Amino acid sequence: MIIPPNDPQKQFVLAVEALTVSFDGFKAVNDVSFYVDENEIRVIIGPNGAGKTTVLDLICGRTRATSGSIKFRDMDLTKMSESNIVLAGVGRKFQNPSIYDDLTVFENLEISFPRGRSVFGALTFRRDAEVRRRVEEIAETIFLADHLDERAEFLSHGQKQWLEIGMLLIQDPDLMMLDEPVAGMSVSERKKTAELLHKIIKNRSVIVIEHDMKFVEDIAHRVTVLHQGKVLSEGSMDRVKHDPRVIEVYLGH
Ligand SMILES: Nc1ncnc2c1ncn2[C@@H]1O[C@H](COP(=O)(O)OP(=O)(O)OP(=O)(O)O)[C@@H](O)[C@H]1O
Repeated sequence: MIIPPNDPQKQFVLAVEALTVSFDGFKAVNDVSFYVDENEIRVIIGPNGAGKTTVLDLICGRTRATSGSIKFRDMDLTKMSESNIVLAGVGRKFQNPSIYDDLTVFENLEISFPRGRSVFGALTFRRDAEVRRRVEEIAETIFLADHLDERAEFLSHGQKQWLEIGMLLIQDPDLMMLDEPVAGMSVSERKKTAELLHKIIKNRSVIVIEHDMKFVEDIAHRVTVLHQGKVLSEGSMDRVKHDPRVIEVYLGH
């Protein structure tokens, strides 16, 4: 069941309505609607092939919708290019970290800073100081303050995932989307990642795709369950995990 907005005037960060995409007649996403609030962590769960990744692909403009709308504040993302969607404030982290192994943690964050390398000659000094301050602030947030000079290739798998989250954070997106951020992480890294998400939510909204139900319980404000391209259930984790339809197609397996 989709929770429709009670107040039609209410402004959501993201309003996805009747979103559909067909690949050669196969509807991978079929009439999906959901609404994400300010400062909300929304988790999308569902069996393999349910359409979760495709929904994120549609939001970030990598895949074009066949029909439906995706409103991000007052912009319709279905009409925008992938790069303009990023500029509008939507950041996406893919499943595999795409960091630069031969650069240090500092450099990875630095190159992700918008206009990180100054072209304004005389202003360079000030700009550099600002970049350094921001890089250090983000490194602290992602538990890598003591690793700034370490080459990224020597980080643990979990630290690489955090670095990539940091590379998104430094761009200060209003909506951040993470695809299975704790896959392959140790239990303690998962706990810290949950902590990290609760920290960064203060200024933004986050959509996470995840299969680890313990982690979902730790982070989700609301959960949307997809099944065969459709919304099967939606609500708090507690409500969703007791929904017999969700148990039948997903959680019971
Ligand atoms: N570009 C494409 N062309 C054709 N079919 C596609 C394309 N992208 C996705 N699909 C199909 O759409 C369906 C949904 O895929 P999607 O990757 O979104 O599922 P998912 O819920 O993310 O699954 P998983 O948990 O395994 O990552 C699958 O059947 C997939 O094969």
